[in-house]
Amino acid sequence: MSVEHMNEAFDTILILDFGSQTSHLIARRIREFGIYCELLPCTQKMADLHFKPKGIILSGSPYSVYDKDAPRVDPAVFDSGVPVLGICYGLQEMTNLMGGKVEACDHREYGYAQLQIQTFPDHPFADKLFKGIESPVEVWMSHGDQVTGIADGFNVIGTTNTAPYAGVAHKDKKLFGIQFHPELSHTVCGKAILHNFVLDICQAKASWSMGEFVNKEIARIRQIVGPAGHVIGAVSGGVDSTVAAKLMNEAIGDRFHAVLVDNGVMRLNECENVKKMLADKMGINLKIVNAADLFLDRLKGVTDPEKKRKIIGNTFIEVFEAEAAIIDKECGGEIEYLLQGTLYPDVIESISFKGPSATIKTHHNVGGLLEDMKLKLIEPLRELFKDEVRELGKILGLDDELVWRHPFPGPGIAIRVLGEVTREQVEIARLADHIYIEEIKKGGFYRQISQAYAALLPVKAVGVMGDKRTYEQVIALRAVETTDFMSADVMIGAEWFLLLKRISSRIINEVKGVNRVVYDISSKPPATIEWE
Ligand SMILES: Nc1ncnc2c1ncn2[C@@H]1O[C@H](COP(=O)(O)OP(=O)(O)OP(=O)(O)O)[C@@H](O)[C@H]1O
Ligand SMILES: O=c1[nH]c(=O)c2[nH+]cn([C@@H]3O[C@H](COP(=O)(O)O)[C@@H](O)[C@H]3O)c2[nH]1
Ligand SMILES: NC(=O)CC[C@H](N)C(=O)O
Ligand SMILES: [Mg+2]
Repeated sequence: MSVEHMNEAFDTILILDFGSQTSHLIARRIREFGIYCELLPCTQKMADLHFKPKGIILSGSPYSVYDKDAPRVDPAVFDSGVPVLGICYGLQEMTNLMGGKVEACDHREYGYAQLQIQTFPDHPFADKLFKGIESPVEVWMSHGDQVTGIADGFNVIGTTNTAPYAGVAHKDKKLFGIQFHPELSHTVCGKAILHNFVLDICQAKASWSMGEFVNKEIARIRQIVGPAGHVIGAVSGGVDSTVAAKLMNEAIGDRFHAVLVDNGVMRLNECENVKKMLADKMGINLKIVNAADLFLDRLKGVTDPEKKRKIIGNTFIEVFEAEAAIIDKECGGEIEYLLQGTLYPDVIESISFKGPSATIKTHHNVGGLLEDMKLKLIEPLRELFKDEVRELGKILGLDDELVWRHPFPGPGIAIRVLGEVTREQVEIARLADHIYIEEIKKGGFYRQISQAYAALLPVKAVGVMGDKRTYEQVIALRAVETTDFMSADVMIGAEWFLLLKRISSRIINEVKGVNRVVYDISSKPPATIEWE
C-alpha cells in the first residue's frame, strides 16, 4: 500500500533482482542520486506491475542463463518502451532471450579489467551510457560466463581483452547491457554510468529526498489512521523506533501511544534517558512499563544464547500485548494499528528471490506475533535505508546524539553477559559498557565506530591489585565499523589502542568483579557483532 503511494509521488526505477549479492547496492547508488527505486524479485510480471517505472535494471545472479532452473525475465520488459540496463547476468539474460549466445568462459574472471569504449557519434543514444567517461577505464568483473554472440539489433559499445561484448546497446530501443558491475565501488566510473542511465537515458526526476518524504508520509499516515484512530508502537530509544515514533507524533499527536518495556537488561539509565528525550523533549506520548523482574526471573539458570533470545522475545510480546490491551481499553477500543520500525533491508531480505537466509540468531519481532489482536501494521520506514532514516531524523529535529546512536539489540545486555544472566552480572556489564561508551565519546571516536559495547565473559582470571592476588572476571570490548551490519571490520589504529588502554584501566579500577579487559579483534564474518 505504502509502496504504491511512493510510486505515485516519485519517479521510480525498478530493479529486478536475480539473486546477486550486490543487488541492494544498485538500489543504494540510485537512492544516492535522489531517485526513488524499488527492488522486486526477477519473477515480477510486467502485466502485474501497478506502476510504470522510468527505467528497469536487471541485476547479476549466481545462476548461469543456460542452467535448467535459471531465473527468467518476463520478455515484456523489453517491449515496454522503458529503458533497460542489464548488469552481468542481466546482460546475459537479455542476450540469451533475444537470440544471442552465452557460454561458460575458460576462466572465471574476478577482478579488474580495462574497458575500451566504442563510440557511435551518429547514433541518437548509444553513447549516452558511457558519456563523460574516458576510455580505457578500469571496471570490476565477477563472472564465469560471457556473451559470445551478440543478439540481433545490438551494437558493441565496450570491449575488454577477454570480453568482446563487455557493453552493448540496442540500435533502436533503449536497451543496454554491461558485463561488469557498476554498483561496486571498485568500478570507479560505475556511479557515472548509473547516473547516465537513470538521469539521462531514463529521464528520471531526482525528487526523492527526506524533506519531501516527511510531508508525504505524514499526510499518508493521517489518511490511513483517520481522524479518530489510535496507534500503538514499541519504542526502544534506538534510531529506527524513535524516528518512526516522531513521524507518528507529528501526524496524529497523542493518538499515538508509545510503549517502552524495561526488560531489566537495558543500558545504564536508559529508561530515564529515553523518557527525557522522547516524552519531555519531543512530546511523544510514552509509557514505560517496568517488567525487569519478570524478564530476569525467566532468565534464571538459562545459558544457551538462543534460549535467552526466545525467552526475551516471548516475554516482550506478552508484556507488550498486555499493555496494548490496557491502552486500547483506555481509548475506547480505537486502536487499530501497530507501528513497526521495519527498514528496507528487512523487506529486501524477506522478498529475496533466494528466500530468507539461514537463521544465525533469532531476532525478536513484535508485529507478527500480535495476530490475535487483529492489529494492522503501519511501517513508515519500510522503504528506507538506515542512513536515510538518520537523515530523516535530522529533518524531524532529533538531537544528534539520538540520530547517531549505535544500534542496541532488543535482547540487550542479556546477550552480552555470556552464560547465566543474573542481576549482579548485568550490573557489571552495564557499568563497564557505560565507561567504555563514555570514553569513546570523549575521545571523539563515537561517530567513526558503527557499534561498540562491552561484554562480560563467563571466565575468571588471576590478577594482582594492591599487592593482593585477585581472581575475577573478564570484560571483552567490541568496536566495529560497518555500513550494513551484515559484514563488519574491527576498529584498529594507534590512537584507538591508546584509548583502549585508558578504558581498560578505568574499567578495572571502577567496576568491582573485573580484573582484566580484552579487545575482540574478530571481523564479521566469521564472527558476528554480538557474542551471542
Ligand atoms: N525495550 C524495548 N521496549 C519497547 N520496544 C522495543 C524494546 N527493544 C526493542 N523494541 C522494539 O523492537 C524493534 C527492533 O529493535 P531494533 O534494535 O532493531 O531497532 P531500534 O531499537 O528502533 O533501532 P536501533 O537498530 O538503532 O537499535 C524496535 O524498533 C522497537 O519497536
Ligand atoms: O533488535 C535486535 N534484536 C536482536 O535480537 C538482535 N541481535 C543482534 N542485533 C543487532 O544486529 C546487528 C548484527 O548483529 P550480529 O552480527 O550479532 O548478528 C548488530 O547491530 C546487533 O546489535 C539485534 N537487534
Ligand atoms: N555476477 C553475475 O551476474 C554472474 C552471472 C553468471 N552467474 C556468470 O558467472 O557469468
Ligand atoms: Mg535497538
